[in-house]
Amino acid sequence: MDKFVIHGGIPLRGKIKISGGKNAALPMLAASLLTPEPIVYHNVPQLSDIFTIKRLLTDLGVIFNGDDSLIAQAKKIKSHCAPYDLVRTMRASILVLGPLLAREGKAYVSLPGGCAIGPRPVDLHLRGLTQMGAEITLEGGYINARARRLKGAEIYLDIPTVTGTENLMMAASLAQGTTILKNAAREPEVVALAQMLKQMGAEIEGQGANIIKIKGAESLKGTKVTIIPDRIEAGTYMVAAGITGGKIYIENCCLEHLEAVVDKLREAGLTIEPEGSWVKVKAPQVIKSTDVTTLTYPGFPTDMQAQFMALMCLGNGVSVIKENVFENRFMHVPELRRLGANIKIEGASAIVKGVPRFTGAPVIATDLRASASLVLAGLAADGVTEINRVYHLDRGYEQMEKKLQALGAKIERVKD
Ligand SMILES: CC(=O)N[C@H]1[C@@H](OP(=O)(O)OP(=O)(O)OC[C@H]2O[C@@H](n3ccc(=O)[nH]c3=O)[C@H](O)[C@@H]2O)O[C@H](CO)[C@@H](O)[C@@H]1O
Ligand SMILES: C=C(OP(=O)(O)O)C(=O)O
Repeated sequence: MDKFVIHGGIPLRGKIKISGGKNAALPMLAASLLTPEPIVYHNVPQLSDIFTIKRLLTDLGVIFNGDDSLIAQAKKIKSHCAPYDLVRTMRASILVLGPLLAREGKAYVSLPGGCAIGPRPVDLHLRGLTQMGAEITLEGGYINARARRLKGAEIYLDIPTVTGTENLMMAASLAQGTTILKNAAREPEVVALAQMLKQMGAEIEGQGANIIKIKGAESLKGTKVTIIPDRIEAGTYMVAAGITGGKIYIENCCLEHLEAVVDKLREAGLTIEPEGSWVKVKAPQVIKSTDVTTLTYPGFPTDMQAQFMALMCLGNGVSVIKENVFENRFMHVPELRRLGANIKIEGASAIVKGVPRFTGAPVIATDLRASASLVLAGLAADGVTEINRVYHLDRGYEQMEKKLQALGAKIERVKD
């Protein structure tokens, strides 16, 4: 397993380009199952999660050509099974359920199961599909779903689940009649998928609001799409500038998608300003301790909580960070403590008392954003930090060490 070795304490300076979003690309690639016609994708990030979904989709019958510009075509579906081996490495594999069921009337998809950040059930995906007429049974750890043709339905989501909204939007795009999703997710990635499905021939209204109306089509056609920038990657590099006392320029960054994050980083003292097509990010003299609560979009994203916590560890006072979206998303805390942080957990809140500095140490993390927070702490730390299990980072950060090296960081990938 590869690791990162970081010699910390260097203020980052220079320019960085943000990649296409992982969470935007995954559902948009799954949507290739909905049509026999080709789909052209631009700005596809080269991440292990993308390689995993391409592998899964290839097994299902999609033929791919290209890398960051990619053509996908599912002329014929040749399998209906998403096996446990792939689903367990990437929960987003559940995104093939809606499209397969809508196009083929059957799908056999491994249940994703829990993961490091919480139990993460998919009951709302299944309930929505059942309301659209699917018969679903759970057998040996698999979701066995059947339907003649899915029918439009009025579906209330107890929680505005992101992949649940995406799965149901894709299914509804090929269903007979109109589906109304109430309490739908409003994330920019949901809006991007809705836009793509509209280009393919579905009639969709309300994306970006909490009621989405989808009128299904008899068949969908091919289209061309560009994957929107990864807002979490952009937010992570903003923190990298702030935590190291640096100044960087970010390209391909959509500030509109980052309002809550930018707001909180400004409250913490960072300067964040658009400059032409770039965004300038400058560290403050003093990092101000700031409270934050994670929420669904447009609230502060849970996927930025760990990184923001790393910054708050060096704040000038006490910050309370409340995690509202996932039940168990504080795995970075014991590892940040190993680097010298002063953090106490009380239920869903972390009370972070600022310390003057981190000190390098070997650390390990069990999920993507926890690992990112350790990289950030390591960049700011005195001495050497070793981040183990870099494969978590490779799921969601394209060429992280190369991008950081270009900003002057001393970070190396060491192959084991
Ligand atoms: C590939 C992708 O886009 N992943 C993102 C997506 O994950 P994902 O779509 O899995 O997250 P959800 O929005 O579904 O989860 C939100 C909450 O709802 C709960 N829930 C969800 C579905 C369900 O059927 N039942 C249920 O109880 C979950 O356990 C969690 O507590 O949104 C999360 C929340 O912004 C992000 O952290 C992930 O990066
Ligand atoms: C939790 C995340 O991803 P996933 O839903 O793919 O596990 C994430 O991107 O932080």
